[in-house]
Amino acid sequence: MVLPSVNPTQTQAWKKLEHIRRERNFQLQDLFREDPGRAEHMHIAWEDIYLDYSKNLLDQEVIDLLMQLADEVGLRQAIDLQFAGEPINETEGRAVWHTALRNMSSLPPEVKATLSQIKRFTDSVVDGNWKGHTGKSISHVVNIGIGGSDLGPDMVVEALRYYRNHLDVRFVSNVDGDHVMETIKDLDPETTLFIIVSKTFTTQETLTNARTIRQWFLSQASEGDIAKHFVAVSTNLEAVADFGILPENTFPMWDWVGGRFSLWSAVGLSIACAVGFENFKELLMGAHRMDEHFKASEFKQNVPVMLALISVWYNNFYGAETEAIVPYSQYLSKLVAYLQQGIMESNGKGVDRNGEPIDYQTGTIIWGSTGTNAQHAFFQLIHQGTKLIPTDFIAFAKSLHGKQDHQNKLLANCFAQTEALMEGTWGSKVENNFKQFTGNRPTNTLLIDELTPAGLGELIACYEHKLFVQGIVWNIFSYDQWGVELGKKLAKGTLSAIEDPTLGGKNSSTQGLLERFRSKG
Ligand SMILES: O=P(O)(O)OC[C@H]1O[C@](O)(CO)[C@@H](O)[C@@H]1O
Repeated sequence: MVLPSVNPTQTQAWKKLEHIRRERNFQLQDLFREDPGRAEHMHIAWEDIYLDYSKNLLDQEVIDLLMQLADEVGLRQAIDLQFAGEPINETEGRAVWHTALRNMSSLPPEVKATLSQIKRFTDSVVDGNWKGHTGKSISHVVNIGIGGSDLGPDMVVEALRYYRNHLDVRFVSNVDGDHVMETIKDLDPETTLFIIVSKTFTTQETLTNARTIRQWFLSQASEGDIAKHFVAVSTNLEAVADFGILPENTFPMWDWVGGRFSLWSAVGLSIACAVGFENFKELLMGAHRMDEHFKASEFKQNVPVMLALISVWYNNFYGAETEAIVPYSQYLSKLVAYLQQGIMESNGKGVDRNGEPIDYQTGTIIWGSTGTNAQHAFFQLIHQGTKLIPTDFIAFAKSLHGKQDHQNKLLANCFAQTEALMEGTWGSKVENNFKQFTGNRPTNTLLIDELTPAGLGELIACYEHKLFVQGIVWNIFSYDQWGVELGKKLAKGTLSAIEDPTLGGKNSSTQGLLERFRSKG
């Protein structure tokens, strides 16, 4: 079964939405005055998540039409196909089944076996039973990977810092040798474990870094010691074996799990090391709860569907190019970088599911950082700049360290910002235009009870489903990433030109850069 292919601009709902956008000028201040109970019917309360979407430039008619749009493009059928493991990643002929990794009650046999392998391995590392080549326990773990083999685990390990054990878990991703050397310079090879994560085991950055680290390790140990200090996560078992890693220290991945959706698999080994297997399992179970919500709830009560369609409204009818995400928790300082890959690698496409160029907007540009820091950095532009920037505010009701006085201030800022963006100085006298805030700037607020492993799983899965819904609406394939291939290919030729001065650059610009680099590098 293939995904339905519908040009969204040809649907009834799209045409009506265009008409509304032309005819009406939504003013949030008025909408709240006309309907003081607006937030009472423009929110979704599901488990420990409360989504307030009342501060958006829309009314019930727009919501109804967005829901109709979802129906007209066949969203329900698309969800069913994804969860059934159908090969909806058509350009690569693969299923998109990361949801199967977290459905504990019916895990595919190979996933169940791998989860047990993850548990056995991480328990032994955390308990100190896994010994290095001189008989010492492991104190440091380094994840070597990039993109989906780095961003997810790195983000989660940071987000769950509160739940971490004694292990020092680090990440090295960039082929920048300084990044590698800074990461390992204070490490003791006797007590360090390296996890090489690469779905393909061909990625230049990861293999270069892994070889450099292997060399560093061998300067203080022997080949036979590698087995006790290097493990791998990959689909390419042959290349892993060639690297010298034993089959029993190799964790499988499957081609039906995309790199940017893989933290739920053995790619999350570093997470399970950092917070222990039980917390890793909680993360998976939280994500599964969100899967169930996404699959079963009617669209109007469905958190990811609502977020996705509201974002389509701004992207396609208001011409908003970007979307900010501002988590009010320092633990989530790496969330935006993670979501950038998830969302922009997935939906940065200009060809539809029939292979035809698209004449409407697709993937939004995602950016942001943590509040309140962001308030002192780029909020000026969101409040008074000329661009429309719909923003998601994410906050937690409880402080993990019991610093509720701080939490009160943190959340006061969060709520006040959404209010300021909505109200502006509307209706009040200001001295001059410099001090005027137009308001009418849209936001969503996701208020979550507490930052637990399960709550984090829910949040991540929520954004995964949001991007899926948007890909379905835009009639694109969200699960391939051909757009990263050309640069990779050219880099190989450019490296040859750098290493062999008899070879020239492809054009005068590259040639000039090569010459300057050769003379200074
Ligand atoms: O896990 P691998 O195969 O090393 O790939 C790493 C990353 O490279 C990409 O293929 C493209 O940059 C990502 O999708 C992926 O997460």
